[in-house]
Amino acid sequence: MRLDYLSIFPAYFDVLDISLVGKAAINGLVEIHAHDLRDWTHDRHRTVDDTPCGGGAGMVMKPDPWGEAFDEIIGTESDPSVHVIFPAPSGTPFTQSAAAELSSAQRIVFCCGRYEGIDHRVIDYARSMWTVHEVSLGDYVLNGGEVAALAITEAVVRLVPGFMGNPESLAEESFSAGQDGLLEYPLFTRPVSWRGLDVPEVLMSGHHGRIASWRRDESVRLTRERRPDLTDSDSSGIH
Ligand SMILES: N#Cc1c(-c2ccc3ccn(Cc4cccnc4)c3c2)n[nH]c1N
Repeated sequence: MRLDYLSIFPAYFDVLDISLVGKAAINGLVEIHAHDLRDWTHDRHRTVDDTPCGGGAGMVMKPDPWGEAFDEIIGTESDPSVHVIFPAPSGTPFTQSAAAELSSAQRIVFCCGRYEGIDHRVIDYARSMWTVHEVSLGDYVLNGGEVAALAITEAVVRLVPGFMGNPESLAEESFSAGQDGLLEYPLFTRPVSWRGLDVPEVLMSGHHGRIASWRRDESVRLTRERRPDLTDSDSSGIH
């Protein structure tokens, strides 16, 4: 899997070299390429933004640098196997199932906007050439797309076959298909007693049936408390 990042702050992605994603890069599972969008400007000030047509606050990212960067980084041929991701507050909420789908992609290009966003023609052009995803991390406002690109990268790469030492652990995580759409149950390890707080006795019983039942009950309880929106979905084990 090749991952490209287009941003006016490419140094944001240096962190990928020290993380597990960096280890995947060393193992050849992923290739990481960060690019400075300003490298595709031609004026002295390396300008990437301009005022919004129709007025309004803030600045909008000009289409020209993006188009030239696309030509050089992706090419000028249409290829639906290339996934181009535009993080945006107006995007579709990014989910674990979206991460799972992207984990089989051979090429992902992250377009990290800043200011008020990117000229919409850039997205329209990308849609005419590649598979485009306009996604949002959640209902809060960030200053740009870089943090979202990092979060999406981690969610996707950890699902790439060969990345996780123990792929079975993926099945028990919150939001994974194996969890019936339920939140993960509380976790405990040694010591059994810590600052007057004990591990639930059932977990020390060695009775696998009771342990499984306790864990499911806890997942149902937590999901009902914290994510009632998940309890109505068809994939959840609660109805
Ligand atoms: N994914 C995601 C996001 C973003 C996000 C993503 C890209 C950009 C490019 C610019 N901004 C600043 C900005 C601020 C306000 C209005 N419009 C734009 C971005 C915010 N904010 N919140 C999320 N969940």
